[in-house]
Amino acid sequence: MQPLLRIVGLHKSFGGLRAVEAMAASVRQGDVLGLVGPNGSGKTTVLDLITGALKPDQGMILFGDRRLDRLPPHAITRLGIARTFQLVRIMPSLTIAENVAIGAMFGADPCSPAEALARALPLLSRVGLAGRADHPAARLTYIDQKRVELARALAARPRLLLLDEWLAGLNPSELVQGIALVRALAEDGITIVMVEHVMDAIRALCTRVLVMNAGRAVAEGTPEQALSDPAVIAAYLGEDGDA
Ligand SMILES: Nc1ncnc2c1ncn2[C@@H]1O[C@H](COP(=O)(O)OP(=O)(O)OP(=O)(O)O)[C@@H](O)[C@H]1O
Repeated sequence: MQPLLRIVGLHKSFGGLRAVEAMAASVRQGDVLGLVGPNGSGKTTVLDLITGALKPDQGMILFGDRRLDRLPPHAITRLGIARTFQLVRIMPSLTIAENVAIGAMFGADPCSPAEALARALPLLSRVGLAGRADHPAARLTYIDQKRVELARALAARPRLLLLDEWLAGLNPSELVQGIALVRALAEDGITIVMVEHVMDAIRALCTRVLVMNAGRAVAEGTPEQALSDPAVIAAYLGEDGDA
């Protein structure tokens, strides 16, 4: 079966810094792929390249048979790719529901503002914000802002959801709920790529794990295989991950 997402020979430098180098990856429909690796290893840059926020210096990103690396971000969203951000990006002057509605208006199945607000409501329940649709987004806690971002991404009706450390900073009971929520999204048929440092979540959720170090993919496999790979252990201990 053709992969849903295929990354081939991807390179991205910032000045002299090689943030992503010769990266290759395949994500199958139904995968929950964990993208892990030490700080600065290029994980967020890969998400930025998939979503069109950055353009690669070389390489190709295919979504089904569509080439993404030549498309602007809004066209990529329309194709069915949505994301959350490591540093949350909500619109503080809008209500919670309006923030989420924006995802519906500009997503894979665009609709009117009125319909978008109606679509937002069940998503607020899903992420744990039921009854708070009209609250100003500006006053939300950090965790609740993350919930808004996830609901906004889901409102875009993605086939591929990219989560950038969505579980980071949750307390233990929130983490249990967060893991259950991500699992439910996967069971609904959304393919997921998650950048995450919370290894319990990676083990609980991921069908596959891809480990990056210094811009390169250094290991791939089931969570058990990938996280026990000597190159991965070396990368996390700060040694030469290419060894
Ligand atoms: N816009 C940018 N301009 C210059 N350098 C950048 C830019 N974005 C990322 N970098 C650098 O590229 C490298 C990879 O960064 P990236 O954010 O992709 O890593 P990461 O694996 O997501 O890290 P973390 O786990 O800390 O979020 C880092 O050295 C980072 O400082």
